[in-house]
Amino acid sequence: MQANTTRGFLWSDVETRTLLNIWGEQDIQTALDGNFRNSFVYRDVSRRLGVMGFERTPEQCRVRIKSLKRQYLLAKEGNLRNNGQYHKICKFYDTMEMILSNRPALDPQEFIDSGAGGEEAVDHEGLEEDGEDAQDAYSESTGECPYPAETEVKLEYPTVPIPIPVKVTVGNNSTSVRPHNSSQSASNLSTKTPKRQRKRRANFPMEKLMEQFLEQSAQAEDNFYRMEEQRLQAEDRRREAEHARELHMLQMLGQMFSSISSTRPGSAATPCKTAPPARAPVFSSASPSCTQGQSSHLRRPSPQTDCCTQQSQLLNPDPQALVFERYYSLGSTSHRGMDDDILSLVKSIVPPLTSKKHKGQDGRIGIIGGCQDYTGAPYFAAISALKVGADLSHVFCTKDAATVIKSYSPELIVHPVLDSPNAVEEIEKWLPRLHGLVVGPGLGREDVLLKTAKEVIEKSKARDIPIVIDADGLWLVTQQPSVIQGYHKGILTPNFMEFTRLYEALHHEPMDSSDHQRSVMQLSVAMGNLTVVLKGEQDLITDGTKVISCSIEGSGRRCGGQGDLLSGSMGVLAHWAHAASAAGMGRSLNPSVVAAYGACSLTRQCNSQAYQRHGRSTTTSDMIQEIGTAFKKLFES
Ligand SMILES: NC(=O)C1=CN([C@@H]2O[C@H](COP(=O)(O)OP(=O)(O)OC[C@H]3O[C@@H](n4cnc5c(N)ncnc54)[C@H](O)[C@@H]3O)[C@@H](O)[C@H]2O)[C@@H](O)CC1
Ligand SMILES: Nc1ncnc2c1ncn2[C@@H]1O[C@H](COP(=O)(O)OP(=O)(O)OP(=O)(O)O)[C@@H](O)[C@H]1O
Repeated sequence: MQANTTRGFLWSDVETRTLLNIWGEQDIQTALDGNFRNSFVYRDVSRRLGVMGFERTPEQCRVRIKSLKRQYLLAKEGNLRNNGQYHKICKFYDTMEMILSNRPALDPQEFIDSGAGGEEAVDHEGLEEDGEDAQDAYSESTGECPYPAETEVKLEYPTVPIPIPVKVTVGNNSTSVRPHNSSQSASNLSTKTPKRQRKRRANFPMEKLMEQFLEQSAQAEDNFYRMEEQRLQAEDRRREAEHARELHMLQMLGQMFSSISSTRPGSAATPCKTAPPARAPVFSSASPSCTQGQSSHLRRPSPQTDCCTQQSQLLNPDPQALVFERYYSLGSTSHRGMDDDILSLVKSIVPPLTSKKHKGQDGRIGIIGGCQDYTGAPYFAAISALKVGADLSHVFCTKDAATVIKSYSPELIVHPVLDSPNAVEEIEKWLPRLHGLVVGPGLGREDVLLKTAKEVIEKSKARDIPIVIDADGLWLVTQQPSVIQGYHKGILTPNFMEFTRLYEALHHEPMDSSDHQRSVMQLSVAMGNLTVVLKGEQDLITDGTKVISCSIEGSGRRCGGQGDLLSGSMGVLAHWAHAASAAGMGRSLNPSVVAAYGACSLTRQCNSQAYQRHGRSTTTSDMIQEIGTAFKKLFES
């Protein structure tokens, strides 16, 4: 039973009956009889009530009893017993009658007029009587409660109409006018007690005011808590945003630190396990999920995870994940902000250079392409992969293309196997050592070569190797989309012509060339959410969920082979991105999308830089010369 702190307010029937039982007990009545100071008696009543489970103060008990006595006397005085109306005035009439009939007679007039309870005089030390009349009458009106106090209480008023004064203001004078029916009602109650009528008229607005006051207090309290909650939520949001911003800044600092340390002679020789990480002290605590030991549970720990395990020791994955998520939450961010965000993701996948690594750990990339007609394309792709940061670059080409390609560059490992009878077996031997595959540059469209390419793709998929498909590889996909459909580590890089062919082959209808974004999204979805890069004035990248545009400034120069630079560098970045993802970084973003964006921005930057030097005479070889500085500018600054 809850304590009721309002004097005489909302007494339940059960509570009132319990009070009357206690109050009616012989010792209580005897103690009250003739005692001027009764506060100690009501203290006892209150205590006994408490034992019965009702928490009321002595003052509340006294006021309630006084109120009940008034009701009783009113009913008795109005001689309502004979017509059965007495219960409406005094619900506990019978109990009161039983108790009071054993006591000396009360003087009703004295009780009503004085507001003090006859034989129960007030102890002026403990229980103040000042202003009590109005509140007692209030209790009198509201005290009858048909339900236990825990349930919602419906206030019951005596059915006797109570006159309601209406305030009329005329000029500066205000007078109270009694409504017509009110005056009639008043005469029903008693013609002998004008003073009491005056009191009742005064009590009704008081009661209303009290109700209004309580309602308003409750509302004000509600509002206060609601506002407080909103304030706390806003504070939380602000703190989270601040935290994310700080992490972002720290990450950028880490990248800067890393690039500084990697350019300083000797600084790259920081031992991974014993010295602070090369990236930055801010990421010094490697996540348990990214430790060397735990990387063994990854699906294909070797060779794919060679660089990821290094990274996982150096990067705490959580800040990365935060940044990835943040990028996706940026619906209305400016283009520049979006570019910055995704560039920072690309930065985060670039493995640090340390003296602890052995050759091959940062990537061994294979190019499937190169035939009699096209020797430049596989070369561009393979050399770009090397210059971006792969440790080894293999070219699997036809026999007659091999010597030519070798002559372009001693850095490349060239396998003249593509047109041999056991081409697939020859290439398959190398697959366990490869981290990424680029299929198509200079491949040509001969059926036998396309068949070999198809089987190599199948075998690479089984090994979970990231595969970039470009140029004639896309011709193959156009004939047989299922070769790569739904492979989550697959990326298609069509130019507009290649895209159109592919789109129409899949959708069996002409492409709507007015909405490239829609078309590229549709193609990605049709290919099982494969990452698709539609190259052009803006490179559009999607995995079927969202289209990201890369429009870093290039130049107006469109020389052949730029797409090969793009696909070769994408092969390396795809490996890094998936390795980072497997190590727990950037789990919420498709690593292929990150890699694609990285490669597009790099190609465009190379184009821009080469054009600044060579203008109209810019060639892809000139662009390849720019890879080192462009990479540094974009991803290591
Ligand atoms: N030096 C080399 O050895 C090079 C060889 N390449 C290889 O050549 C083979 C054929 O590639 P292609 O790109 O020529 O064949 P495609 O069949 O893809 O292109 C056909 C034609 O489409 C045109 N085209 C491209 N983009 C266009 C656009 N947005 N709007 C309108 N027309 C557009 C081009 O002019 C091209 O001649 C591939 O194996 C490729 O790798 C190219 O990579 C270029 C360099
Ligand atoms: N109009 C353009 N403006 C700026 N950059 C462009 C434009 N078109 C293409 N590029 C850049 O050149 C890159 C290669 O695209 P391109 O259309 O030349 O590919 P491709 O035709 O397959 O090349 P390749 O000659 O190697 O076969 C794209 O990723 C893009 O960054």
